[in-house]
Amino acid sequence: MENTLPINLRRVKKTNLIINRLHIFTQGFALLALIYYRTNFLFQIIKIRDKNTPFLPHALVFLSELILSFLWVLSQAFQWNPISRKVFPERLPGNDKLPSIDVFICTTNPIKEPSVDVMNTLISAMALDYPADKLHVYLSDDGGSSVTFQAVKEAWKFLKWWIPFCRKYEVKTRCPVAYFSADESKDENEKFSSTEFIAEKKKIEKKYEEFKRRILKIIENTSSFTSRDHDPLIQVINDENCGVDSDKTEMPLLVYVSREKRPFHSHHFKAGALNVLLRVSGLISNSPYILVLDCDMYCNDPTSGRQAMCFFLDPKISPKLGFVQFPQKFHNIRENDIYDSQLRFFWPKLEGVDGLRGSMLVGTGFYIKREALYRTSNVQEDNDLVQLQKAFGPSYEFIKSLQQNYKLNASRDEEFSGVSLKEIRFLASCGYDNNTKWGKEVGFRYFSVLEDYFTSFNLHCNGWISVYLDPAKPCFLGSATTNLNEIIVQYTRWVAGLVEVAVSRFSPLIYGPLRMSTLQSMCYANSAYDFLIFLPVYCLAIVPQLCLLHGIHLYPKVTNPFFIVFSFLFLSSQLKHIQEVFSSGHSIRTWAIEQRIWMLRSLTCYMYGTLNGISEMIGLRAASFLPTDKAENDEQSKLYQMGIYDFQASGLLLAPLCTLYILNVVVFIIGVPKIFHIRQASKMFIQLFIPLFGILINYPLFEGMFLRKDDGRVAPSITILSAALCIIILSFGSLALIY
Ligand SMILES: O=c1ccn([C@@H]2O[C@H](COP(=O)(O)OP(=O)(O)O[C@H]3O[C@H](CO)[C@@H](O)[C@H](O)[C@H]3O)[C@@H](O)[C@H]2O)c(=O)[nH]1
Ligand SMILES: [Mn+2]
Repeated sequence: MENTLPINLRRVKKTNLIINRLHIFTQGFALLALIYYRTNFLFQIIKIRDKNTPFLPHALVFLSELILSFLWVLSQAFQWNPISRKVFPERLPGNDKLPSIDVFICTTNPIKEPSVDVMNTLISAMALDYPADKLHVYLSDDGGSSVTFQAVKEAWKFLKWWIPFCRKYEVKTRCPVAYFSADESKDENEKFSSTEFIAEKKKIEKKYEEFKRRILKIIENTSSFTSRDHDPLIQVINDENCGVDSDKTEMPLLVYVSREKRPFHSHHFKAGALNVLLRVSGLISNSPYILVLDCDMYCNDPTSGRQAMCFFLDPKISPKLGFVQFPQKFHNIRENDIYDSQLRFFWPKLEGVDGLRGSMLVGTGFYIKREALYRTSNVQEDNDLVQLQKAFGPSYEFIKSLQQNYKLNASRDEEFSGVSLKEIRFLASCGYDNNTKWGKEVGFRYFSVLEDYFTSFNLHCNGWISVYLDPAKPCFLGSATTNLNEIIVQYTRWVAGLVEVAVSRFSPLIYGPLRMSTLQSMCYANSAYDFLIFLPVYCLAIVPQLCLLHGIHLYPKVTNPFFIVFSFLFLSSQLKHIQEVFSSGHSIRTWAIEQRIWMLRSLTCYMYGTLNGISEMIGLRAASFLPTDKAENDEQSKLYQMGIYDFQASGLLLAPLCTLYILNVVVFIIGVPKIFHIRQASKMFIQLFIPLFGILINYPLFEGMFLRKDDGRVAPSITILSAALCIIILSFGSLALIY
């Protein structure tokens, strides 16, 4: 009976599919009408050489509309076939038949990534509901910090208490900090009401508090120095080196890895760290499946591994299945998510691309097949060793590990033998990648700082498929960036990474369609070319406004039939957005926030990200991956919790926003009476509406500049600078546009 029941189900989201396709056809038709209107109009201007109608502003607005249409067309691939999935882990075969899993956790800086939180991630992974002898956890410490090394040992000691407790009471939240703050004892399970349980929970909570105190003490007594010049350090953590008495508790393997770092050597950031873990684990546990976690994202549902196995063990899809991606969800999001920190708009896209040939990777919270990263299946003994070494590097031991019948060198209980430790350190040395295919065709790819996106693109190009699973109880919960400066810096890094791909030979528009379906490459292209968005947004925030001041009308008047086309396009895209917001369970306020943050990102992140990406490509700037700051700043998180914007961000980031805001306010104030004066209201309706929409949506910026007195307001110096910039645009911009 067991074999006949499916272990996973795939369901097309029919209502969404119908709405989406209707939208595609109506909106597509309206866009064609718009293009017809604009081309016709521009030809007319050229033909009759009408001196009163300047060509440039019309051309700019048309170009903006073309860019927006181009991105819209690409993004419709995400809308074409949205699906959802369900799994039945209880139907999986017994524990003895489950394949083993290696967990990779990356951390890099104990100041920006507080050790207590990183250890919580590590503990939650060690406590996953998976057979202990089939679970191996590797922590990559890119900072090579003594704080982290000592903290891992403390975590091991605490785990000796935590794991038996979780097993005995089948605890559902295995990240201690989340467990002790959520009060799982309210659970209906009768196990949780026994006095024995309550006493034991108290004891464990005390142990946890002690553990935290010890870590804080380590931080106090040790320098948090992160070194860029050190030897590799790889250590299997066990009772002996933690100074605890051995007992019978079955523990998953825990390995601390700090790869070699040297100044002037490019380490390829997180992708480089993951590749070292791939090699090191290849020699130690060599599990066929790997879970990748950022240090800011703990396991919230301990059954994620079993859920993923519902796909990997399904013979219908497993041979081609490269990875199973879970969404990134966050524990620190409030109802009124004023910066759209949770990226609400992004996750439904993955359901869309999952309906094609599978979700993209998003860096963390995914189970991936080791084989997919090696790009090789069944390396046989008779493969040419020289060829293999060219691809995988010189280590013969490692190449042996590619073979399916490879017998592991190190056992979990004993220390490595001298030889294998030497080999493992060699695999973690910084020159190992050189002149091999690591980062190019093997492992996580180095080409872009957005290693998740680019690796994902490569895997799909190589024919792998993937799966997106969004269960009701989130499997992983992260801490989202909730401060304006961090958000802009983070998003700018992502855009830079995308630009690098978009304008390279790997452009998804050219490289993609030859290797994957057209719709799927459209999805990758939509992300890659999204950077273009800053051009139309700047244009539409300046050009129609300046023209309004000079009485140049750029849009059809209210009585013109094409007025309906423009109004329809605006209304239908907003309604579609509202429908998406509602169908993910949010309110109209979320719509307004997303509109606002979209404009903010377009004007800052997309512009600076494009500049960064291009300067990196032409060598003007070194590639960088500045990790986000995960340490809670009380003042800032208080403002976020209260739903108040904190504008204490760098002037470079805020000035464009403030300048354009002031410009739109000025134009609107001057524009309104002007229109009534010359009776142009019907010609200028759209041009008056655009600044009004911008002003209303971004009202918090007005408050920040002119009404607020607290520390979180826009610094007066930035407001003054922006006003000055606004005057410059008003004077020079007008000259440029009209003559
Ligand atoms: O040189 C580095 C830099 C970063 N990291 C780790 O990479 C992870 C992600 O860094 P984070 O600062 O949290 O960046 P985010 O922007 O939040 O990360 C998102 O974007 C990254 C790509 O830019 C993806 O790798 C991540 O999975 C995705 O969550 C963290 O665990 C870091 O410790 C390293 O190991 N080495
Ligand atoms: Mn992060």
